[in-house]
This record gives sequence, structure tokens and C-alpha cells, in this order.
Amino acid sequence: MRDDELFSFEDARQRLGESFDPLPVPAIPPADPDLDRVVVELRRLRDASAALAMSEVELGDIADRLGEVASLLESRVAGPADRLETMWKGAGTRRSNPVSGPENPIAPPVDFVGCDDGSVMATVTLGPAYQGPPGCVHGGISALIIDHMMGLANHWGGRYGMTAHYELDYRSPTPLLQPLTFRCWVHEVDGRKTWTHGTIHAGDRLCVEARGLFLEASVPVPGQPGTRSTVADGSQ
Ligand SMILES: CCCCCCCCCCCCCCCC(=O)SCCNC(=O)CCNC(=O)[C@H](O)C(C)(C)COP(=O)(O)OP(=O)(O)OC[C@H]1O[C@@H](n2cnc3c(N)ncnc32)[C@H](O)[C@@H]1OP(=O)(O)O
Repeated sequence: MRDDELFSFEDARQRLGESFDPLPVPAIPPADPDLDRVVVELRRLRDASAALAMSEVELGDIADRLGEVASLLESRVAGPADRLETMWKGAGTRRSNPVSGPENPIAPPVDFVGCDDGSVMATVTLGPAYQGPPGCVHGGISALIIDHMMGLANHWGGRYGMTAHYELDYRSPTPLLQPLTFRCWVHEVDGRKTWTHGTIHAGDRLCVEARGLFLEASVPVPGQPGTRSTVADGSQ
């Protein structure tokens, strides 16, 4: 097989076979609409405060007021271990993951679409908060998004698993402030193993190629002794 064929999603559906029966990820309503609003505001702050050095903007009063809000929030919430237990009584990480989660301020967020061709696709424009090389997306951010998206591609292809092995080739710089097309698809399956591939393009230009090996596995759910969950789905 040629290298470029490895990174073609065209026949992903064929490879999944007649059993391809995509499983959409059901939308889950917010447990608390105000939590989603808090996260929206935090993302506005993130985007407005990234890459501000040398801007000559007067920030002293902003820092003071943000400090007051942070202290108010801290005084109202439980510790992180307690919160981890509570969130698993809800939607698992489907609403709180760091890539698409509406409850997670570090998520860009990325919105995914399951495609009839067997792949999962997303278009996203990343801002300065995600900068690595000058004007470019940090390679670890690309890796984070594709890894998560591979999990969704597995689900779309009727598979699940934890990442056991993951590798990337950065073929050309991945620009900030331009729409990027992410695509992931199941490449091959064998028993507990799923090999999943992914790409990032800026327009027609290939920026990143990725390969992941996922193994069917589950982990204990925080605060629910004896209960295990497959990665991220919040169901047992
Ligand atoms: C209705 C609901 C909708 C919900 C819809 C949700 C959608 C949901 C989207 C979520 C998207 C999240 C996606 C995030 C994905 C992560 O971030 S996962 C987090 C990162 N990964 C981890 O923490 C995994 C840590 N590693 C482990 O726990 C264990 O190593 C594993 C992966 C469970 C495997 O352990 P194990 O089961 O003991 O495996 P083991 O028996 O040693 O090996 C099994 C086979 O795999 C091979 N293997 C194992 N490791 C490797 C390796 N690293 N390289 C190559 N081969 C390997 C072995 O050689 C062996 O091969 P065979 O001899 O059978 O041919």
C-alpha cells in the first residue's frame, strides 16, 4: 500500500464493511445552563487575553476584578476530587472534555460531524491561545484534538477504546487564524484493536498526519466503586 493511500479516508466506509451502522453521539442538555454561560465568558477572556504582551493595554483594574470573580467562584465550589465524582453522575466527559466540551473553558471548542463516508470531520479556526511556533498551532494542541477526534471516529465506526499508541507527522506548518479541516476515520480493526487515522489540512495543504492504536478497555469511574466506564462516554 502506498503512503498516501494510508491517509485516504475515501474507502473508510468500505473497510468498515456492511456492518457500518454509525452511532451518532446524542446531544446532552446542559445540567446547568449557567455553567455553560460561565465557560463561554471564560473563553472570551481567554481569547481576549492571549498574546497581549506589548499591547500597552491598561490591565491593572481588569486583573483586580478578575481576581474578585475567581475568589467568589472558589469560595462556592467543592474541591477538584469531589467535582470529578459529581460530574460522572452526569454526562461523563461528553460535556467536560478539553476538546469539544461546552463545560470546559480550555476546549476551543471543536464541533464534530459524522460523515456518510465513515469519517468524522471538523472545521475549526484556532486563535493565539493555541500558538506554538510563530503564527502556528502548537503541535500538542493538534495532537490533543486529533486524539479525541479519533475516539469519536471509533465510536462512529462502532468501535471504542483507549489510546495505546499514537504518532504524528507534522508535514507543514499548521496556521492559526485560518479554518483548519480535521478528519479522522477507522483504518483497520482486529479483535480488541482499532487503528485509526487522521489528518489536518489548511485549505488543500496537508499539515498533519496521525495514526493511533486503540485498545478496548475501561477504567474505574471516580466515586462509583465497582463501576467501570469505557473512555469518555459516561455510560457503563
Ligand atoms: C451513547 C454513548 C455515546 C458516547 C460517545 C463518546 C465518544 C467518545 C469519544 C471519546 C474520545 C476520547 C479519546 C481520548 C483517548 C484517550 O485520551 S485515552 C487516554 C490515554 N491512554 C491511556 O491512558 C491508556 C493507558 N494504557 C492502558 O491502560 C493499557 O496499556 C491498555 C491500553 C488498556 C492496554 O492494556 P492491556 O489491555 O493490558 O493490553 P495488552 O494485553 O498488554 O495488549 C493487548 C494487545 O495490544 C498490543 N499493545 C498494547 N499496547 C500497545 C502499544 N502501546 N503499541 C502497540 N501495541 C500495543 C499488545 O502487544 C497486544 O497485542 P497482541 O499480543 O494481542 O497482538
